[in-house]
Amino acid sequence: MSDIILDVKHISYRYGSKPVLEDVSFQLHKGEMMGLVGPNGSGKSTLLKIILGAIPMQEGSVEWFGKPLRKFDQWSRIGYVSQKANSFNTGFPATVFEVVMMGLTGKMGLFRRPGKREKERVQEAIATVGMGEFGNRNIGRLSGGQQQRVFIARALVSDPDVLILDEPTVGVDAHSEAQFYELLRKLNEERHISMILVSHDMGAVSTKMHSIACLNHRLHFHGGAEEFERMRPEILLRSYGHDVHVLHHDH
Ligand SMILES: Nc1ncnc2c1ncn2[C@@H]1O[C@H](COP(=O)(O)OP(=O)(O)OP(=O)(O)O)[C@@H](O)[C@H]1O
Repeated sequence: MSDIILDVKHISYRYGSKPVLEDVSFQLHKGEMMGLVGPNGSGKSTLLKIILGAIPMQEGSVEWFGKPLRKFDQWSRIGYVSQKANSFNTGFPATVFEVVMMGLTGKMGLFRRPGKREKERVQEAIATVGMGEFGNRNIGRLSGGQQQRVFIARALVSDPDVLILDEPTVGVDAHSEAQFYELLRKLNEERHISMILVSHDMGAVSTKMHSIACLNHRLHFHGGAEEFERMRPEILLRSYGHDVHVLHHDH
């Protein structure tokens, strides 16, 4: 059996007459943690929307687990975590348990009441992200980093093979960010969950992810994280047009 989870081929996309993606191709393999980096407006969100089927494809093809997108229906195999840190205010009327339970509604149907097994799965997902004591806490009363872990739990509850994380550490403090990457590493090592993580933070992704895709309308680099780190000045020059982000540390 092939170990290709996601196969993206020759995707081009334009909003009206404005080209946003040009001939983007890459594959995600089982167990791979891929960082998707690129400047503002480079097309990262558009690419995610296409591969998640949220906007119709114009050119190219996407296959999930060997199935073309239009025939693919096993969406519970894919967990999506959007950029939501600090998005709930203190008055938001849902507990951690209820928010994580929402991750099962796709599987259960909206109106069925959760049974014992489903409740156990929710508890287990909450425990996996280290939030076991907070099940009854109002989500709005948690820190940004804690909320982010709850969103991971919501994505994990349907037992996905792959997680797609859109700028997950925006607005969380350095300590929570370190804990967050540690959680991703654990999920990858212990459950073999593959990941695509969209981030502006090249330093973090190049040390935490296995591979890097560098997008600026086109894919300017896709390869191993070590190679990315070695070639970073050259890749940035190629993809950003100038190397403003390059810092040299001699120590
Ligand atoms: N619905 C839309 N209609 C028209 N143009 C759009 C639409 N959505 C995005 N764009 C434009 O397409 C380009 C790519 O946007 P996209 O959100 O995919 O980039 P991004 O890399 O995710 O950016 P950021 O890092 O700022 O979130 C931008 O110039 C954006 O203004």
